[in-house]
Amino acid sequence: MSTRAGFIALIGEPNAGKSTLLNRMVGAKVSIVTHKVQTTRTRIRGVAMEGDSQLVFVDTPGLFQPRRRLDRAMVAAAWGGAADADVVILLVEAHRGITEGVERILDGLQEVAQGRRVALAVNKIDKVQSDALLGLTRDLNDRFPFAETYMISAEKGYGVDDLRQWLAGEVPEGPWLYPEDQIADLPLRMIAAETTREKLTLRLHQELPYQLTVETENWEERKDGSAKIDQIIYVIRDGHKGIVLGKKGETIKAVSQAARADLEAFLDRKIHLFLQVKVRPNWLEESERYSEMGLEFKDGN
Ligand SMILES: Nc1nc2c(ncn2[C@@H]2O[C@H](COP(=O)(O)OP(=O)(O)OP(=O)(O)O)[C@@H](O)[C@H]2O)c(=O)[nH]1
Repeated sequence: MSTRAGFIALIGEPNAGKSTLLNRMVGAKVSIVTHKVQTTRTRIRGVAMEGDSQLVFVDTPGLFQPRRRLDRAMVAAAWGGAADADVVILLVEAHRGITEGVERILDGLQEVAQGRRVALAVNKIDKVQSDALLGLTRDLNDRFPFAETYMISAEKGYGVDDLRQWLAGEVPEGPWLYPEDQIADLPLRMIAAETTREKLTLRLHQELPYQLTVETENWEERKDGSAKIDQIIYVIRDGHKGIVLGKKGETIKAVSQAARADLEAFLDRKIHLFLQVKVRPNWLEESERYSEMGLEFKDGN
């Protein structure tokens, strides 16, 4: 039997549930899921097998109105992912409906849609009454000619199998792109940095996680099979450093323990994790920070 393989981009507003859907499709945790918005910065791929088809997911940053430089880089990465993909899935939150952000994405979709199949997935259907869904899917299909419409709950798993089966038939015929057992192609250093950033995001307040970044500085393989990982958390102000450290270093200690536990489970080996906080007022403007995150640095303000 012939094999199939292709790239699938998940697009949608921040918080639409892209990471949750990706994790469910792939069946392993490869991306960050938190209740805070704008957590996904890099284009993380997950690979799922469905019959003889290989589905390579590109999890894009949330699409939103770009204001600052970092915002613009994230939006460019998101649309870049969609333009490279064979199939695009637009996620819309059932209970929020057609927001301004969704309208903007629909406008942008017209451009990247050429030659690509675009499916609509109305997510979080567990949050609404089913009769409300009909009007919403009709309105969305009036605005864009979606190839298919799925009503799903990424969190509960409703409709996800149907969507995956449809995707399996949509991706082009061809050899598989990744070894079957590979679940994520992110470099381990980046996975380690993302893990720490996820723990920081869970513990800190709204604005702060957005103003910090984590980099893996050093990764040392030890003879006993363990790894020593040194990471730097860059913040933009002295005051933020104190917040990240917490009273008597409590916050950073908790972050470090939680990140280490996750990494040990993921890598199945002992990890020694060392975190350091540095103030770097301009990191949001520094090009190296962007390449570390897998983003392109854009000139201008
Ligand atoms: N009730 C409900 N909540 C969901 C569902 N799918 C996702 N969520 C929640 O919505 C929030 C955002 O989900 P994410 O998967 O992080 O969203 P995202 O689109 O990847 O967000 P960004 O990374 O910010 O772009 C999380 O708290 C999820 O648990 C769903 O089907 N039902």
